[in-house]
Amino acid sequence: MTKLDIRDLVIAHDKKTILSDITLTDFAPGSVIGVLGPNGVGKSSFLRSLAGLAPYGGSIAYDGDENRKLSHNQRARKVAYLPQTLPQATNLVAYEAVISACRAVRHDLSHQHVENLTERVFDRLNIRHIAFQTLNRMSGGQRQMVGLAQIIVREPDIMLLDEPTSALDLRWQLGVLDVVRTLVKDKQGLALIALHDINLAMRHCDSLILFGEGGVLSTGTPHVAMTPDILKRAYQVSGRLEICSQGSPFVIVDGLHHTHGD
Ligand SMILES: Nc1ncnc2c1ncn2[C@@H]1O[C@H](COP(=O)(O)OP(=O)(O)OP(=O)(O)O)[C@@H](O)[C@H]1O
Repeated sequence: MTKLDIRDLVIAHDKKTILSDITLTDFAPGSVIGVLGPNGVGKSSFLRSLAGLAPYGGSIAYDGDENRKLSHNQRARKVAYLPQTLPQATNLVAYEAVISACRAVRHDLSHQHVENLTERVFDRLNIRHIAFQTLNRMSGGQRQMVGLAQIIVREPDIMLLDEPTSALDLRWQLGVLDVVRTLVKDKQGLALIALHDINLAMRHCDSLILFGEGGVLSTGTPHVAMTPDILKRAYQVSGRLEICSQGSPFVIVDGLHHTHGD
């Protein structure tokens, strides 16, 4: 289990501040956290800073150690990041791609152990049927599943997933989020997942971080963090929060919110 503490975080590109004043310290172990907000607000930049791939001001600490001071290997043992882009369509077969991703980080494990973990992840994600297919002969969704397998096989405490379900149909979206949830619970780790599908996030995340222009608009359980007012402020849409027959909140969007003449 790794503890994450974010204090007074500032993220900027080319001297232009994108997000500032972000303090988030109560990440409950074992939880899946949805990172939401409109296009260009800074969700990817936020995850990239957490992954140690982009500079930041303020502090991001893993188990009390400042992220920017960790070596690549120290960080890679705790944290795994899945970028928004799909894995390259190379002529590697999926099995090799996943084994290499694990070996690159888990120098501590024997070849046999890495192979066992790899077998397990193909079963977990239900993708055994593409294990010996080359990436350049896969669909976008299949490549996205391989990208996820490359992360999950490393058994990180913290997963940073940037729109991991963008190329997946409904069944695979649910499958992926179920696997992530189970792993996070078993390890008492964390998953921070940038998502555009608000209802998918409301249904599958324990809590949300909702970014608006310049910073955090709201945080908390989906029930608390997402309100009609927040929808308006974050996305400029009018919408309602309803409760489904199984008791989960969901959003119905009625239309664009027009500020004039309201
Ligand atoms: N490498 C970069 N250099 C300069 N500006 C950048 C860079 N990466 C992102 N930006 C800018 O930072 C802002 C935030 O981008 P980011 O990709 O983090 O947003 P996002 O919330 O993930 O967007 P989306 O939902 O569209 O994926 C945008 O205005 C973008 O143009």
